[in-house]
Amino acid sequence: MRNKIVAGNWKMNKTLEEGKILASEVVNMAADEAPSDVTVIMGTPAIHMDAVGKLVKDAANVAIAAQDCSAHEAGAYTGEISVSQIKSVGAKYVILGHSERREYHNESNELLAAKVDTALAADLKPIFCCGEALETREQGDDVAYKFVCDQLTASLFHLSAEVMTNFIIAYEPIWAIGTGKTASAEQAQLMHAEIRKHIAAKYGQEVADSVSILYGGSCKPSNANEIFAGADVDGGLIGGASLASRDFIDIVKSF
Ligand SMILES: O=C(CO)COP(=O)(O)O
Repeated sequence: MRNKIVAGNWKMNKTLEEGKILASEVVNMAADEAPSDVTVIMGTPAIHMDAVGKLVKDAANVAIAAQDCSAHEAGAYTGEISVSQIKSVGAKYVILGHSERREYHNESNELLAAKVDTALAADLKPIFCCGEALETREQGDDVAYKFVCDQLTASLFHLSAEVMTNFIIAYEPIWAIGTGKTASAEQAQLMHAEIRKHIAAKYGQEVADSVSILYGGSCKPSNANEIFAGADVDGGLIGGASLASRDFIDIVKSF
């Protein structure tokens, strides 16, 4: 059975003090309310990870993620953060390939393949993001499916079947991020099914069935239940709604 995951991506929000309050609330609420089969992840700003890592250390079902990592292991890379630094503050996951990193930091499929390898070598689990822009979607659903599958081929398909087993992918249509415009539950499910089919064609059905595919893009308590009902939707990557503990935990409870 696949892992169910709800991950928050705080992006560049919250001061350290605000972040610690939010994280404490999430840990407490998750202990009382989160279904036991859902992994809750908080993708915090790098500067918060040490403090938030300590807050989640004893939580059975809450973990932290970095929002990016360097493709390099260590050395003279000013401003970059290495996988061993991320591991050293207790993070188990790293969000890679978010459309904002692709767009504003020119991250290519090739660079992301290198980051995936660096993360995996350090035993850090990638949450690998993919998704199409509005202009791609407007060219038709099949064009969007191909665009997303090509992103996955380019950055992930050098991996072995063993590594791909239980991998985590997040589908985030760019036109739905922070816009209030969600993909419909049907649009999300159709894309997730295409992604799984694409993985199955390369790695076989058993591996494809083990991959958790999360949806991200204006996911909130009022629509999470419908979106998560999709047979190939295994959770969410949540931006804005992960900044309020009540909303975030209500999404966690939406399976
Ligand atoms: O980009 C996202 C998560 O990584 C989605 O952001 P929103 O939930 O704010 O649309």
